[in-house]
Amino acid sequence: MKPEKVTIKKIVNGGYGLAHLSSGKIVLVERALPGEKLSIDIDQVKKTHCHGSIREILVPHDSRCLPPCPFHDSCGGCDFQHCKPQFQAQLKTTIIADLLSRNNEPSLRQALPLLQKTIPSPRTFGYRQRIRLQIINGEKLGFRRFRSHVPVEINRCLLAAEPLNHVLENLPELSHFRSLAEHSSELELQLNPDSRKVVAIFRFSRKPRPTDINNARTVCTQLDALECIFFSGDQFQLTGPFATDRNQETLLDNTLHISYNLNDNSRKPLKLQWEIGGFFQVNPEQNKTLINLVLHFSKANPDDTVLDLFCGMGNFSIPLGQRTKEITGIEGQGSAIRSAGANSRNNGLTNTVFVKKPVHEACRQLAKEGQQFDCVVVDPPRRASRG
Ligand SMILES: C[S@@+](CC[C@H](N)C(=O)[O-])C[C@H]1O[C@@H](n2cnc3c(N)ncnc32)[C@H](O)[C@@H]1O
Repeated sequence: MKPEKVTIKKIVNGGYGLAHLSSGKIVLVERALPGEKLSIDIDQVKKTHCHGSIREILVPHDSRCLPPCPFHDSCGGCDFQHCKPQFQAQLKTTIIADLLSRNNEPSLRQALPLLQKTIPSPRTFGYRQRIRLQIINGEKLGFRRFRSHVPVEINRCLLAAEPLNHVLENLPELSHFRSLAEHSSELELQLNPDSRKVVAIFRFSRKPRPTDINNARTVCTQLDALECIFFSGDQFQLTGPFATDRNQETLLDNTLHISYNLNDNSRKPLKLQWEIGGFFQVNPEQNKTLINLVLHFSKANPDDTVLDLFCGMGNFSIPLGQRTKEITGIEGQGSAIRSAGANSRNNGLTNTVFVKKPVHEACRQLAKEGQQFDCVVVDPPRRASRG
């Protein structure tokens, strides 16, 4: 197909630039910016629209920059590294505004004027405390390609905290890692905020055997930045931790901890823990801003009752519970509910109720019972399972 000249109208969900072809058909262009004039190749034609990629930038956006990551062209990890960080935040606001304004649900369309500006991360790079990597051919590590399931090898990620990068760079060199990688498709690296060391979770195709456990211990001995290794899989329960020596293993458990001094620092620091493999916001510094914002917008006061949907380990429920009469948290994952209960106890709360149920089911039940709340917090995953 011949290249086409287009002008990008706006950036839509997924990070694509939307433009019209000369035929009038919509084309979604990878890594474009609004207002840019581009020469594009059409890569895929669908019934309702096409997908295109940039052949030449004829008129660039003012905020376009050279992506600092050397893997940017092939790796699918980042959508907006081709523009300056301040503009990335603006783009995210416009994408959400676009989704709200076109939503079929009238109450969501009406919520548009309430939309606030996106607050950029305090750090542009090095902020992620967790990365999930593909294991390639039993020996290399990488992410998926842009909009594809095909993996691409990387040995550094600009977004990841430095200890994660140290492990990412050095792990594939170790022969005992490769013995583990043979039985594994995915590796999660998670930073322990207390020790600043890395916890690795191998997604294993079968139950780990004694040789795998010995290999895991050897890998920890050879790589000081690695605190311990766990094995997860469909056929067995989370197994670990395995560390340099057995004494150390007895000191570790399957939880990670963080504490925050929130804006109204008259209170004791908020203490949170979560289980390995459970959800914790990827950017711990930005999470503090997020919790402060939830407290600010909820206008929490001591007589209020609050419903926290998709509450996870109580990231918002616990600080809200400290400031309100009662909080009910709904969450589908058992490990998160266990952590929410532990977080409630560790922060001295007695006014929290955590329910393990799919949110849709729990909401139907609450409505049937005629329960009412002064405030509802909703923090769904990118794709909520209907459960
Ligand atoms: C984006 S996380 C937010 C967790 C928490 N609010 C936080 O800030 O840490 C979304 C949570 O929703 C849970 N979840 C996903 N689908 C669900 C469903 N259908 N019903 C209940 N919980 C669900 C996930 O297990 C996850 O803990």
